[in-house]
Amino acid sequence: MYTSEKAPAKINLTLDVLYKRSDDFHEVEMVMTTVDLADRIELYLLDRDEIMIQSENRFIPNDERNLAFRAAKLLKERFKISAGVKIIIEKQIPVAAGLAGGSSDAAATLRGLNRLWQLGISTEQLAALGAEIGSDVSFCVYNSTALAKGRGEIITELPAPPSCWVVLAKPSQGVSTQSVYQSLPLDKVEHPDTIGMVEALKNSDYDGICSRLKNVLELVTLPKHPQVQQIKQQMLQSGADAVLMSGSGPTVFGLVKHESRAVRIYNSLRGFCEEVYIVRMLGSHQTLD
Ligand SMILES: C[C@](O)(CO)[C@H](O)COP(=O)(O)OP(=O)(O)OC[C@H]1O[C@@H](n2ccc(N)nc2=O)[C@H](O)[C@@H]1O
Ligand SMILES: Nc1ncnc2c1ncn2[C@@H]1O[C@H](COP(=O)(O)OP(=O)(O)OP(=O)(O)O)[C@@H](O)[C@H]1O
Repeated sequence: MYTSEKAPAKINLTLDVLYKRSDDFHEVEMVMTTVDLADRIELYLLDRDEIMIQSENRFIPNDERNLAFRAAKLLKERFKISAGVKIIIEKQIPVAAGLAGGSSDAAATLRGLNRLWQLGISTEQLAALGAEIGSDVSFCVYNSTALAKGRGEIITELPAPPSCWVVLAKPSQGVSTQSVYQSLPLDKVEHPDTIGMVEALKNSDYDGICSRLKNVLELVTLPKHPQVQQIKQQMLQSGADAVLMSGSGPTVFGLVKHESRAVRIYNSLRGFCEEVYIVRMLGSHQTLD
């Protein structure tokens, strides 16, 4: 028996950090959505009691360190499943990019195994399980547009942004999420207008969304990685309506209404940035196929 799931990348439309908590995480408020750059997860039932990971991507681990492995292990233990599973990960999302690739693979594994092992778990329960794997996994379980609070696991779904094009550009350096959070000077943070962003989504107000893009983690990543700022400037000069770094970085995204403009930005970035993608915004429960 076999099933497959798509695991889309996320982008942060806002990312605010409120304070440092006693558990070493930060209290956040983030508006996030999904784009149609996606990994593909294939799940094959095994008779023997084993979790196997296969991927041709040499940057991701194929053992317990893989977040998809952890998702399968968590379900197996919690629901006392004796069968095993082979997980094949076709990676499209750049690794350590701020696009939640690993979290989305874990979430897709939870959704897929819920079906394959016929567990009947609700989306809310799956998202709660996801939070045990990582802060972004709950959002990725919903696979839509949402406000995320707490350390990222308290999810309120929102309407999808109006249809537009997204240009993604990833500088060659990877970024450690943990060190970005640890280096954030909390007294210097200028907070995003999270409530305004939520309203803009509810009103399908493209200009309102563009004017409110803000990520406080840029305060740490931009000075450390000058290429991130260069890409932002290049995207704006080439006609992006708005640009922002996603997550802890270093990937930058630019929003545009028309495909021709997206192509112009793409062409202007080729040459000084190796990984550039033109994708569509996804959103609430849109299918990826
Ligand atoms: C930057 C974002 O991707 C934005 O969506 C997330 O906040 C990070 O989500 P993630 O990569 O799933 O994060 P986790 O794997 O749970 O945590 C990695 C590390 O980031 C830091 N971390 C993460 C989330 C959070 N709310 N506060 C934190 O301080 C912690 O040091 C933690 O050890
Ligand atoms: N299935 C997976 N796909 C990608 N990376 C994985 C996976 N499982 C574990 N990892 C590890 O997780 C680390 C971060 O990878 P990931 O691509 O999820 O980062 P990210 O996009 O910055 O995440 P986030 O936006 O949630 O902070 C990498 O060092 C990688 O080795």
